Amino acid sequence: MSIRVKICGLRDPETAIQAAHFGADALGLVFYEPSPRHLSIELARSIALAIPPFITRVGLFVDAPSDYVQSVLKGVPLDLLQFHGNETPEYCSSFNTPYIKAVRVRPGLDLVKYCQIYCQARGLLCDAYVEGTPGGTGAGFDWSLIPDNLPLPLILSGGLDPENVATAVSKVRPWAVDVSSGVEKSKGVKDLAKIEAFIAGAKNAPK
Ligand SMILES: O=C(O)c1ccccc1NCC(=O)[C@H](O)[C@H](O)COP(=O)(O)O
Repeated sequence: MSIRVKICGLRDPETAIQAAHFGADALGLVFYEPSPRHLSIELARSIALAIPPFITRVGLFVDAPSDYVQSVLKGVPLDLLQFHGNETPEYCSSFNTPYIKAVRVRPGLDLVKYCQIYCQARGLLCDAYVEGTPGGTGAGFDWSLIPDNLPLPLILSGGLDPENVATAVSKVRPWAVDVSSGVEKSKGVKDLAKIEAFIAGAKNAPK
């Protein structure tokens, strides 16, 4: 089975198109104002419309008011929502749009139970826990905290980069990998060479 790759935090149409050409399967657009990757609805719309077909356009939110998510969905063509905060399962299911749920992995957290609670989610994105910052931190975590019998497709993220992604794919065998900081030259600024190397590293990882 070929690994899927999501590149998160795109901020211009040209980089999104390049990432698609390098083989990205999904591209993430951030709607969380404190993030350096936050987009206006207008800019997000121009990026989403530039993305070629058969690539999943993911809108990322952190504990956003429902009205805001609705207004983004009205203005931006999105295929999938990513909820990266403490959203309830009822909230996540209320937008008539498929979603994935992110969780910040910590010792003691029962990930199987978490999947059962978010059973309507299309996948579980496992990210690092960093106090005070919900995501996109560049921090990794101990992959052995992820059980083998996760009931949802696993999207592995947190501190991945072109150097460690092949090891991550070979060791953890996730459904997909997700990256933001590891393919940037500075906070919020993507690096095309790193995006290309990351996708190649993930897709060519030893089986
Ligand atoms: O990207 C952000 O700025 C962000 C802000 C708040 C919540 C989530 C955010 N990103 C979510 C992602 O899907 C990232 O790719 C994931 O957290 C991994 O980030 P990184 O460790 O920087 O690769």
